[in-house]
Amino acid sequence: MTSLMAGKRGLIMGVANDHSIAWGIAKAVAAQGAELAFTYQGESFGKRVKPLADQVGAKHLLPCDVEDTSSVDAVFETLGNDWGSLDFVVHAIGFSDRNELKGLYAETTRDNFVRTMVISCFSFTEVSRKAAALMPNGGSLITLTYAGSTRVMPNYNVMGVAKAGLEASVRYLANDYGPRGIRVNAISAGPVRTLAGAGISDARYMFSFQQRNSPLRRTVTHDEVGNSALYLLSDLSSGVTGEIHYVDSGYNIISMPSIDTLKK
Ligand SMILES: NC(=O)c1ccc[n+]([C@@H]2O[C@H](COP(=O)([O-])OP(=O)(O)OC[C@H]3O[C@@H](n4cnc5c(N)ncnc54)[C@H](O)[C@@H]3O)[C@@H](O)[C@H]2O)c1
Ligand SMILES: Cc1c(CN(C)C(=O)CCc2cnc3c(c2)CCC(=O)N3)oc2ccccc12
Repeated sequence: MTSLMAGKRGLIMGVANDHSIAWGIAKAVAAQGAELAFTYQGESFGKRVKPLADQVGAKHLLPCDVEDTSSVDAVFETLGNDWGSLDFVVHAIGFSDRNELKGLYAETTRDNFVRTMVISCFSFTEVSRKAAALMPNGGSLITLTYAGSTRVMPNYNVMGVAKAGLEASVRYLANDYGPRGIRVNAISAGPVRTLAGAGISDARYMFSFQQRNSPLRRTVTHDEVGNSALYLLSDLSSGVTGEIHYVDSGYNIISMPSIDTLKK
């Protein structure tokens, strides 16, 4: 087995269960020798994440709700005290009120707008700042975004605005931390059947549309996202920063679905 991640220590934020995109990433980097720490959002998730963390020999399993800055501080304090430094962080966190992930974007409430931006956008900036302080020898930070940031995906609504901000954050953070050898990138994943991915209206229609109209004529798996994350988290991408890397069966290049799919 090649060990692309031998000797590297990283934090994985956003594993809820074994369908999570973050879990696909954790499996990929653990298989290449990475030493992992996990955060989970609350005790209800903790019970599900524990067996997964054990499966990849995670050294730390820490609670973290990014709406609570002190819980984010506590995570990096623990890792700073115990590990001293970090080589990578995966931020796979996003949330909005599901009642606002349907209907008109224009009817988004101020409260949910702010909350969605804090959890789905600002939290990556805050985590990056705290991680950078533990990366004296450089490192790699990645977050997860979606094409709804730049092209309208019906019902994605305020999450699209948050992802647009997240993608701009990736560029500004890449500029801030590049001189210190810290790279910042995002993976823009196609739809994946996760807790967040499935818990929305018309999810099955959206999946079937992607399967019929993406160049690869299928949706992607969290393992495929994991493999691409391995590239961005390893030294193979040492010359890459500020990038949005699409892992979406190529759907983002399509303007009009091919005729043959329209005839079905
Ligand atoms: N599933 C998809 O189709 C898809 C596609 C592209 C991008 N994404 C993005 O991938 C990331 C991971 O989502 P997923 O699809 O794996 O679903 P998921 O539900 O498995 O993961 C979402 C995670 O966000 C965490 N989270 C939500 N609010 C939080 C908070 N306040 N504090 C800490 N953690 C919090 C949840 O605990 C969960 O672990 C999200 O950013 C999502 O927007 C998902
Ligand atoms: C794809 C796709 C997704 C998956 N994706 C890219 C995401 O980023 C997940 C976004 C999301 C954020 N918050 C919540 C939920 C999903 C459902 C459960 C909940 O309570 N809150 O979500 C959509 C919402 C509408 C339309 C398409 C999609």
